[in-house]
Amino acid sequence: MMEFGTNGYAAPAAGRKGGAAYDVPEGVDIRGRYDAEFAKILTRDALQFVADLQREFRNHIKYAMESRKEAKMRYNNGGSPGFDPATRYVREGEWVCAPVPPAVANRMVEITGPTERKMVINALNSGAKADFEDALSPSWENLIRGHVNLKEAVDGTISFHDKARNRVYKLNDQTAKLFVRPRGWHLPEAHIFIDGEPATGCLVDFGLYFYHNFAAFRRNQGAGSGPFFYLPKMEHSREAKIWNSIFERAEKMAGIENGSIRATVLIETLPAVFQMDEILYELRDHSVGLNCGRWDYIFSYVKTFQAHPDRLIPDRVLVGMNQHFMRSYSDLLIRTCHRRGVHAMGGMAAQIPIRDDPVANEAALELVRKDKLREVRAGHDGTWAAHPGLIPAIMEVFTNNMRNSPHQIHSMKRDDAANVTEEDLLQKPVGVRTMEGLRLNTRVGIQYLAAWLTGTGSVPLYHLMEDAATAEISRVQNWQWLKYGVELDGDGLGLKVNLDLFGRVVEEEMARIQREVGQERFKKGMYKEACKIFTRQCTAPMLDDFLTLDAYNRIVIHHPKGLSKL
Ligand SMILES: CC(=O)SCCNC(=O)CCNC(=O)[C@H](O)C(C)(C)COP(=O)(O)OP(=O)(O)OC[C@H]1O[C@@H](n2cnc3c(N)ncnc32)[C@H](O)[C@@H]1OP(=O)(O)O
Ligand SMILES: O=CC(=O)O
Ligand SMILES: [Mg+2]
Repeated sequence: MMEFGTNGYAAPAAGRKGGAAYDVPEGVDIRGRYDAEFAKILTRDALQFVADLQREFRNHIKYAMESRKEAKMRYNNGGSPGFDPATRYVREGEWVCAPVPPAVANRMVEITGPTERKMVINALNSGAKADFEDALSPSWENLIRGHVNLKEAVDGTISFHDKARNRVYKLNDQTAKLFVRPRGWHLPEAHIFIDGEPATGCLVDFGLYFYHNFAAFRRNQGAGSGPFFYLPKMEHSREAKIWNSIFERAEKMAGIENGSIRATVLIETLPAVFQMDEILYELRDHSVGLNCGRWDYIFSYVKTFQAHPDRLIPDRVLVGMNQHFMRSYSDLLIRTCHRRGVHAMGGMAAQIPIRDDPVANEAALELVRKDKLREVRAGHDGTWAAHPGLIPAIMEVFTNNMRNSPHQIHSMKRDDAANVTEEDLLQKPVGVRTMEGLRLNTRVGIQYLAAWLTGTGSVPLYHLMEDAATAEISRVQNWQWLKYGVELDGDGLGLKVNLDLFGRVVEEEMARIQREVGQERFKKGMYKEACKIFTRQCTAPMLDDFLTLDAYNRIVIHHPKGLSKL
């Protein structure tokens, strides 16, 4: 494993010493392990397409990332995000997005999952979306194997033999429509260098998937349209404009008509909630809606207000859809989408089935049903499930409440939500803070990171789905509580969070993790490494932008090993 900082990537190698190598176009250097299977994805032409995207859009992306930094400085100097007066004409104008393609008119339940082989098959057999983002630890092996899996999935040939259970997995005759979620703009792909710089992660994800699958997708999956995407973590409509230009560029390369590619944007940062019309407007020929990425949204609330001690949040478990700022966000999202003629998708319920305890399982299912009932009654057109075991219950709630219609775009206009104000969207969440909240954040954050470092990006912990977004909440909440020395006012102990207390909590929670996972797994796992990264981030004087940026450096492996010394 080679370690380097985000600004300290080693210079690209001029060549490879012996062994097989990828056939790369001018200016492209592959530093990930060679594999004959991977070479079918990393073809010269596909890499040329990725390099073309990188060259055409890198300056736009750099500008957008600089603009994020400027906005962060404004918020850190006491400012807050809000509606932009300069784009009032977009918000007030009467325009609609291109009509929703019939292939994705009905999206009542979508399952999300990493691009791991068996899960891709299981997901496609039950309602699917494939994730290169927060459900996946973006190691070279996971990413490129994910592309191999998706290509076979779109071709319809994917299979998997589980030898231990002697079970063969294949696609059903009828499968779900596949949406692919590339990584966010901020993440590099450090195994592919273009013109001496690591490639932008999402351009690699999008470019390789699009190049290899657009034709088969339109034949097998999209009924003549597509491919379909989810776009994560945007903060401003200028970022949506870049995606729109990328889509146009890809359509031109493929010789398919403008508006073939369709994407749903996750509204999951606080600044983006003030840009929903503007984002849809930029993508109006390529949009199929917005989605409430509520876990990242909570993370973003803390991050945006990191310098505002008057906006500290309560225990993570208390920040749900009953909080005024969360309800306002969901209501405004529905109103905006329906006014513009596209889907308003609900969020992920974190509960998963509890196999060994029927009572607890029923209680978890009931929480999911309640959440989904709230969503469908509010006007959402569909929602996310984290696990196939939840789909029947969610489907039942949606079908029973959608009046035999595939969506509610025309029937639930939610004009009442036109009155949602900046104040509604920013209102501080209410509730108490407890020692158990601090402990749980720590226990979950460390275990999630340990899994991520060993190649797994979504895990079941304490009967909940945890992925990068939920782990981020744990991290930034600990950071916020430490930074401002908050009082834990919810358990009668009256303790103040400080370095001493946090140090003790980390020690005790590590001991608990060790007991829970067992000595052997603890030794083999990367718990100590995870603890180091998590603790550093929680106690850093300045909040790191992303947990996974720091951790990414630990999973980059360049080949041949020792290349960095060349
Ligand atoms: C905030 C956000 O970004 S949300 C979106 C990102 N997060 C996700 O996508 C999480 C997706 N979910 C998962 O990864 C998993 O469900 C977990 C990690 C939460 C739970 O995993 P496990 O405990 O291993 O699940 P469990 O053992 O109950 O799985 C039972 C079966 O369902 C399958 N399965 C579980 N979740 C999924 C899924 N999301 N997609 C496809 N198949 C799945 C398993 O492969 C397994 O199949 P098998 O019976 O053929 O072996
Ligand atoms: O991506 C989904 C979220 O909730 O975050
Ligand atoms: Mg998210």
